[in-house]
Amino acid sequence: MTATKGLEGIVAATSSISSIEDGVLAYRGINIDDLAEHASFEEVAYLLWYGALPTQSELDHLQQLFSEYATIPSEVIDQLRLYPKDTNTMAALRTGVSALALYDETAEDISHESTQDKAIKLQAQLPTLIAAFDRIRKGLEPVAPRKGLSLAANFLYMISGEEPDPVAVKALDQALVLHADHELNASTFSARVTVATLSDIYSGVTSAIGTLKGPLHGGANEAVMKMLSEIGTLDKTEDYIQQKLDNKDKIMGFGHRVYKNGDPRAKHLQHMSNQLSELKGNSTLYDMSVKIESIVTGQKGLKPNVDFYSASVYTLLGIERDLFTPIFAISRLSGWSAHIIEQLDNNRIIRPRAEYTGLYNQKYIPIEQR
Ligand SMILES: CC(=O)SCCNC(=O)CCNC(=O)[C@H](O)C(C)(C)COP(=O)(O)OP(=O)(O)OC[C@H]1O[C@@H](n2cnc3c(N)ncnc32)[C@H](O)[C@@H]1OP(=O)(O)O
Ligand SMILES: O=C([O-])CC(=O)C(=O)O
Repeated sequence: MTATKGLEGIVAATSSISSIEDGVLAYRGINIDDLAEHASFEEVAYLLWYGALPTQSELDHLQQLFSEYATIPSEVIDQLRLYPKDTNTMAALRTGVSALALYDETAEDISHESTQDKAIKLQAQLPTLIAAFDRIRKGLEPVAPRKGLSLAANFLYMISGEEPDPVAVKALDQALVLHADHELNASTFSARVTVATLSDIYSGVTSAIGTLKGPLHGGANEAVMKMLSEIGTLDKTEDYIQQKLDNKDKIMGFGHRVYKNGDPRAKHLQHMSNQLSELKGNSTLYDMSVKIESIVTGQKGLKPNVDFYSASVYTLLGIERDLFTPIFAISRLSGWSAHIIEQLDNNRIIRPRAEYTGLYNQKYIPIEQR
């Protein structure tokens, strides 16, 4: 038995949800470029869950369910008040989602219908949970979700308490579309491993949130913004990046396990970053990002991934850095839950082997002789 480090190139599941072939990403066979241009996040969630784009009445029904389900139990809000105000937002989200299960009497039901219903419920509740924690940690009261708003609009409304700017809503909605699913990425794999023991969707999503949190995966968008803030100005960019490269440090937001010729989502985020910079009349972050890309791609051949330009996009939308990865989670929940349903519908426990590299034939030594 020989292990493949990081499971590179190992095909570990069959799935009909999203594909990455020849550098092209498609959800249910529809190219991401098409979806990014035309679809709303609600349409994409429907597509991932049910396998086809919704008709207008199916979309209206889903939006109605999102509105109905968006409130979170008061017991969970009370718990959020007890979390340390400076705790990591992904840690708060991980605990909060786990807590939601305690107040859902259907939590243990892993049937297809109930899991699908809980996927919709969780999708509606996640923005409310994150926005509520964000406000509580700032000493503000949570803002209740408003019926009739899209998921992106509602999230922006609940964090600020103000009418969201249509430009910001459109940009966030497009970012949600772009992050919704990505084949067998680490967090989705984690969700599938968890439910493959016949555990429930809350457990699967809690595992996935813990996996997305790390800076080699979803946490990279926050790490990119930390780097941009550390650099500060365009004139300091080259020296900073060169020093990192000379030290053999990783440049966050670059490289990808699957895409070696570039992540097809990055160009959309770059375009958004450029447009928002022009709109705000401040192109510092965008110019720094373009400079970093030219150095890193020029010297290492590494291309930006989905996390690189999303950092400047979210900042230009006025969103704080430590909400970037939770926003990724809001979007990816649609993919996680589609994969959880697919796994449970055709389940076998996921249990690979390990190549043993330890000692053999060791004897037990009594404690007094060690
Ligand atoms: C939503 C997402 O999860 S997208 C990914 C987000 N993560 C990041 O942006 C973090 C930075 N990037 C990385 O750490 C990696 O590129 C990963 C985790 C995305 C992929 O990891 P792997 O598939 O194991 O990397 P891979 O084997 O292709 O790396 C090849 C070489 O490029 C180097 N490399 C890869 N990414 C980077 C980077 N961002 N900066 C500098 N060097 C890098 C590796 O160190 C390795 O060098 P070596 O051959 O001298 O050891
Ligand atoms: O697929 C991966 O390894 C990481 C990624 O880009 C994603 O999850 O969107």
